[in-house]
Amino acid sequence: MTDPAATVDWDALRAAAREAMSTAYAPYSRFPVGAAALVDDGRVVVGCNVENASYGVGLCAECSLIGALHGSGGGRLVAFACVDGHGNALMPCGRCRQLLWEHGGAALLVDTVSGIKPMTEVLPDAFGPDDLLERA
Ligand SMILES: O=c1ccn([C@H]2C[C@H](O)[C@@H](CO)O2)c(=O)[nH]1
Ligand SMILES: [Zn+2]
Repeated sequence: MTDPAATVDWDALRAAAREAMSTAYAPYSRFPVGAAALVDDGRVVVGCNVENASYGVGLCAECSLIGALHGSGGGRLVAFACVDGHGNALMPCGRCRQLLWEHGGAALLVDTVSGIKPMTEVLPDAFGPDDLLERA
């Protein structure tokens, strides 16, 4: 069987994340972040962190990426990459792992600091949409 990670152009995804990082608004942390994801219809959506003078309401790059996903037609995330200001892979924070789970689920592949991993390893035993279904 073909390895799903092998069909993804990870270099292109990382490049899109780096470009998105250059649009970050991070005057408070001075820690720009860019994110990019491949959608199941082949398009690529991106996001950057957008901070706020009220520090706690700043948005992670993943948040604006999810907004871009839905603003451009929705779909399921297939592959995800996130980079810091040096262009190096960055792990999504806990809240963003939950966001990614919602829109990509178990099969979403993530470019982590220790290789490409499925979301089941990035967010083990996740709570998700299925947990809201009625149980017998
Ligand atoms: O996965 C992450 C982790 C951090 N940040 C942002 C939030 C904040 O603006 C800055 C420093 O935490 O980095 C992201 O955008 N995504
Ligand atoms: Zn986050």
